[in-house]
Amino acid sequence: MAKELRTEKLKAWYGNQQILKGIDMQIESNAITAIIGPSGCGKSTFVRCLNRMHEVIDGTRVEGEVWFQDQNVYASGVDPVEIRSRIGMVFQKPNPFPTMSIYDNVASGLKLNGIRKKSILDEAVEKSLRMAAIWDEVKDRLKHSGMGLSGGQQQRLCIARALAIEPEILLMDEPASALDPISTSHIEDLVLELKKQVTIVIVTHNLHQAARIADHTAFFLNGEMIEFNQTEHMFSSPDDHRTDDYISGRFG
Ligand SMILES: Nc1ncnc2c1ncn2[C@@H]1O[C@H](COP(=O)(O)OP(=O)(O)OP(=O)(O)O)[C@@H](O)[C@H]1O
Repeated sequence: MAKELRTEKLKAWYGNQQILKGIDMQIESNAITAIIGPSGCGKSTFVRCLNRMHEVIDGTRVEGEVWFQDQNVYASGVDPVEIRSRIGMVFQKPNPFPTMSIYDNVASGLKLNGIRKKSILDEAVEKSLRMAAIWDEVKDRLKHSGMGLSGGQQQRLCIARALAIEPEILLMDEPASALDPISTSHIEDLVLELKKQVTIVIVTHNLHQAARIADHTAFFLNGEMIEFNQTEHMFSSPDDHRTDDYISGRFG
């Protein structure tokens, strides 16, 4: 299987507190990889290290390697801004740019990259909104504020915004945890559809969600990766007793 992203002995700190204790993981292309584990085990920190978002917080440190195809994203001379445009991110709480229209939210990244031609922007905005399965709901109000949308629509708008700059990988940090069950199911359908075009890494608290959508699942505990397996295998007969305890609700 093609490996898009690989971490080697990845360690991360906030100040003196070590959060990740040496994670080795291989993430397959055009697949969904879920990260599960109890609160505080380092799931968000891990995904934020993949696209160099961890370092935007003062006092943080990373050791080890993240290989994106044949490039170590932590090598000297690598531009973190370029990495973040190729490895996009969607956060837990929908965060449309509040002063911008729906259209401008999606076009913003392209405009930052210097694209000005209206026909190109129009096409990219429509394509991204379609990919995020929200085009039909917003096509008649593209000039309205994104803040007027429901939570689930806002999250799909944020996914469209992330997709507009055509990332190769999309990191999703609990993208549905602030949403109701119907919006959650829209997001899950969307993620399943998107994996044809983008490699997806998704952090989730929701074990059923991981079981429903992920091809592979990683179980984290106290900053270590206890198990990484095919999702079906992990949820039916996990190799490690700690995974078994977690997925059967004995802790966490
Ligand atoms: N900005 C920060 N400054 C200091 N410590 C932090 C910061 N963000 C997270 N931490 C600490 O790092 C540890 C791991 O946090 P992280 O958010 O990666 O865990 P998580 O598994 O994603 O948790 P959750 O499921 O609750 O979101 C926790 O102990 C948390 O308190």
